Amino acid sequence: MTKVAMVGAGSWATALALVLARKNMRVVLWSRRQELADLINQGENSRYLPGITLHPGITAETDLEKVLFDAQVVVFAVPSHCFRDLLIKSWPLIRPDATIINVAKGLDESTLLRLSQVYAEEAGEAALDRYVVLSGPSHAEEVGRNIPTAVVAASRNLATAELVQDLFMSPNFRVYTNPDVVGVELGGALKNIIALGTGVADGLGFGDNTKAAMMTRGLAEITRLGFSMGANLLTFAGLAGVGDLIVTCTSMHSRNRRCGIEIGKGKSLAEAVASVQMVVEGVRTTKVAWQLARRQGIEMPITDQIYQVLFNNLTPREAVLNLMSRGKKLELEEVTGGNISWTLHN
Ligand SMILES: NC(=O)c1ccc[n+]([C@@H]2O[C@H](COP(=O)([O-])OP(=O)(O)OC[C@H]3O[C@@H](n4cnc5c(N)ncnc54)[C@H](O)[C@@H]3O)[C@@H](O)[C@H]2O)c1
Ligand SMILES: O=P(O)(O)OC[C@H](O)CO
Repeated sequence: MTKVAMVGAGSWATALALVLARKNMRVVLWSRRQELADLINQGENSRYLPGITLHPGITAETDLEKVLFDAQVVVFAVPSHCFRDLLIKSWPLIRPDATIINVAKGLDESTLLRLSQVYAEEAGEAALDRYVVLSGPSHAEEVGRNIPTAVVAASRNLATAELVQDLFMSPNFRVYTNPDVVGVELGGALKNIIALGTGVADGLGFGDNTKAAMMTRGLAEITRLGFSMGANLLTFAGLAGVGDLIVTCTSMHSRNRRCGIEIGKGKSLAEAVASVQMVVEGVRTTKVAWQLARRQGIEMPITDQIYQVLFNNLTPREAVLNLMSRGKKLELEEVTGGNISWTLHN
């Protein structure tokens, strides 16, 4: 029987454990706190995924060594800011042939690196052959309830991506493969910034037009940055791009969107984050993306305004005014960053 170790015991770790346990795999979750491990072992993660009865194939432990011992697959399901530390602690305890999956949607705040780059720094470049990023439109609350969902497994090694595809593929959890690790990582991380923004717009009482504009123009700037960093443009039209952007910007399950709504209604950043009670990845990601945009020489006006609201006391209404009063633009040129001849498009 395949043993899967989950480093993390939050909402996403628990939902993914359910997908695998429903396929008769043994899943052991690592939790920092004994109280959370106890809840999971009693059959419900009432702190992070309330109302869903867990499968008997799922157990939890606080001893990392026991969790990782002899696991053929290790899933890192913790917020991005603790990935490096937990990888360093886990690596000596992981089987040398284990497949490593990372499901975090964020970037490394201190180095601006993508998480696969952090992994390569700590585990070695060769270990990227057994590393997969699992991403796409997938709220834990819905996966936990076995609602049809489609995601993407990205790896530089097709065989490893296919192994993870086979591992998770089930009647209500469909997995596509994609070789574009850069695009899948950036799509998953950067959409959280736009979800904060659409949340702010909702909190201000704006309508569907505003949300659609922000999502579309948000995707344009995500694509621009991603392309400049080596991503495939098509990835942003896929599950890890527009798919995840849609689900995060429109759902009340989204922690990023809910945080944005509270900011739009007038709460401070600290108050809004505290009200969500789970990780709000987009806050740190906004800081990283703001710096990446400068480094890459890419215009990211929405990210810039959200950054000013989160960290420089700009009011949400001023941010909207700033965005709406930018200079006139040609839409296609805004996406490609190049010169587009008008006549070519008539
Ligand atoms: N929840 C979802 O629907 C969902 C879906 C796809 C991807 N993700 C991504 O998965 C990652 C994890 O999110 P989540 O939703 O499970 O978060 P969560 O807030 O539900 O749980 C986070 C878990 O990490 C633990 N944790 C927090 N800080 C820690 C630290 N310093 N050291 C060790 N453990 C720590 C918490 O105790 C908790 O068990 C995030 O990057 C998120 O973007 C989440
Ligand atoms: O709750 P959020 O905002 O972290 O979003 C969860 C997932 O990333 C949606 O795919």
